[in-house]
Amino acid sequence: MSINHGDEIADAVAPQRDIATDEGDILLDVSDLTVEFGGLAALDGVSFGIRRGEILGLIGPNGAGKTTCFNAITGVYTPSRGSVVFDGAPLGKVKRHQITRRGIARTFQNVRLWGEMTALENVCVGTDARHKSSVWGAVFRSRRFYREERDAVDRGMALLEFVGIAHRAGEKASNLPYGDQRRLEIARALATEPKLLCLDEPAAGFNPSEKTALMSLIKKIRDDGYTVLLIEHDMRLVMGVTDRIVVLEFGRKIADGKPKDVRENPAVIAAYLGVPDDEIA
Ligand SMILES: Nc1ncnc2c1ncn2[C@@H]1O[C@H](COP(=O)(O)OP(=O)(O)OP(=O)(O)O)[C@@H](O)[C@H]1O
Repeated sequence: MSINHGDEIADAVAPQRDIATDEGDILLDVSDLTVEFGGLAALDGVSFGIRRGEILGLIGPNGAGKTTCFNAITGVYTPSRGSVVFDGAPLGKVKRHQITRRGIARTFQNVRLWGEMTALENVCVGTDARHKSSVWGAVFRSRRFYREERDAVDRGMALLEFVGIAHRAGEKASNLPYGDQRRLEIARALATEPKLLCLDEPAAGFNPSEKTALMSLIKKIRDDGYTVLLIEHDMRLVMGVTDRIVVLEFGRKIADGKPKDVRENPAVIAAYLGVPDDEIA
């Protein structure tokens, strides 16, 4: 398939959504979320909401509880207290593998791809999560099965184009440069057509120009109708790309607001004292 037109790519990437960038109602509501490890609270009574169509940054110094929060939202940890309501229904004891079907996709701090598969195959695996064909449909090669296969390849190519690595479609994932692997992870997460895309430190290991390019991609993803939760150490990146920021310190929320307000918040400045300027700038 050759897609040259930006709008066509956007349509193929976001087929199920109205492409609207206005912030809407609450998509994810985290309330009093508490996660304990051996009696110590890694996350302590944290509450915040994410609105449809926004990029929410979750920041905080090392060990603040960001990843724990992410893991509690995405079903990796069971909270000891509190609730997570997603798209109007509690996530409660939803199992990890059911999270994707509920509409949450994530990337990880460390790249996790199927190294022996091509870039396109990695993305098509993501679209499989949406397939309706039964196992028997696959075994007997039903018409729906073939249609879904073809759609998956078309959409996979559109997604690779969207994240800027279509020219690498046939290459083994493990042979891709690190930055392209990170982009591929994002494409694979988008392939599941998530209502919420969670990115865990997507700029880790990037140089400044790669970070700038990543910021543009994250904005483009939001402009395509997605809602994004972004955990990131790089403060410049977070300030430049998010609509709102939640700040954690020692497992508690210490601030929640627009980037410019958070940047001037004395509690946030104190929490980041000792952090090199280039990370805060
Ligand atoms: N599986 C675990 N078992 C025990 N303690 C844990 C576990 N996961 C996290 N912790 C502890 O919980 C606290 C919060 O850790 P978490 O990884 O959520 O912080 P973070 O803000 O993501 O940090 P970083 O920016 O360094 O990734 C830390 O004190 C950490 O040691």
